[in-house]
Amino acid sequence: MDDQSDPGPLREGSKALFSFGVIADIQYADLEDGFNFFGTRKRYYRHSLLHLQGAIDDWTREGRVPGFVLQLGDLIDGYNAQHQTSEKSLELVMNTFKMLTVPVHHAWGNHELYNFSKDYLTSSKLNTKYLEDQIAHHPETVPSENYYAYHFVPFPEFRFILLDAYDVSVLGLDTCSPKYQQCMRILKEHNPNEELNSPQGLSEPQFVQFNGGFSQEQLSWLNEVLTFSDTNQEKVVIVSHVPIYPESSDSVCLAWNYRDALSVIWSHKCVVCFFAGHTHDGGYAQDPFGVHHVSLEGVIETAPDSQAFGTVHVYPDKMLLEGKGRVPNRIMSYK
Ligand SMILES: Nc1ccn([C@@H]2O[C@H](COP(=O)(O)OP(=O)(O)OC[C@H](O)CO)[C@@H](O)[C@H]2O)c(=O)n1
Repeated sequence: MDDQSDPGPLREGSKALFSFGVIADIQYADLEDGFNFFGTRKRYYRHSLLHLQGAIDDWTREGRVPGFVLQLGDLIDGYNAQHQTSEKSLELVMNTFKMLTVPVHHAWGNHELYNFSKDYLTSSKLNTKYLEDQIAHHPETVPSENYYAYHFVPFPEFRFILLDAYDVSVLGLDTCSPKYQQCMRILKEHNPNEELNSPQGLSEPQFVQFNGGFSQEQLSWLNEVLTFSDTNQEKVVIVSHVPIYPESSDSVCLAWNYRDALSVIWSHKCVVCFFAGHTHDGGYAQDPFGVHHVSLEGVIETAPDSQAFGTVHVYPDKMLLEGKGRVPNRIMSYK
């Protein structure tokens, strides 16, 4: 991973146009601490809620309130499903978010789909599509109901696009549905392992069950929105639970068809930044087209004496990520 060294304290003379908060992989559960699959990283299931409260305390300080917050997915851990605590944990975490007076945009990750079906999520408080902005007289920029994605403009000429990285996935679907069968076929074509979460021996290790991808329908919609943004000299920030740029992520955590997403993005000049979660160690790289790919460090693997969230200050020529705890500061100039 092209992890640039922390530029140190961020100093900027002029006032930002606007700011927004970012946080990823809270994975709350009312459980004792545990470990990741390999036993190499501790997971702090209960403390993750206190980390969220700490972030919200920071985002509610006078003079520091961002315009909105991006929650990058995996809000509650999959273990809640096994303990029948999914609704209770979701309610607790969503009540914590209520301390914020600004909109929170929720991306959906694999842990949302361990706890809830896509149909349940669509009618839940985790569906923040009602916060979308529509572009008048451009029907091609209206997302379909077949995936969870939308775009919004928090400040003139800055468009944010939230993508559904589990649009093509075996998670959260009725196993009898044609879509499940089709996604399972794709997964098995790329992953012959009996354990479909295992990347062992794969030339494309991202083809595991805990990842997903983007349908052609969603990518065509993305292409239409980016075409509009190019024409109107907008800058675009894309948000997804799953990263798409190999240098910014563990190779096992990339979207199945990350190359397809990159080729759409690289055929436009408007995209400046791509925010993701999922790869809990975090990562960062700028791609050859100048797009900054930030994979945010996950709250769930953050020790109680640290933190993991950030506030992004947006300027006409750059974004400054002001990281807290494990999240490093970054200066991200536009190409
Ligand atoms: N090599 C692996 C890795 C994982 N699994 C199993 O897959 C499921 C999901 O893994 P988990 O680590 O819980 O997923 P997260 O979204 O929390 O984290 C993603 C990255 O790992 C973070 O860097 C789970 O059932 C694992 O046991 C597996 O079988 N083989």
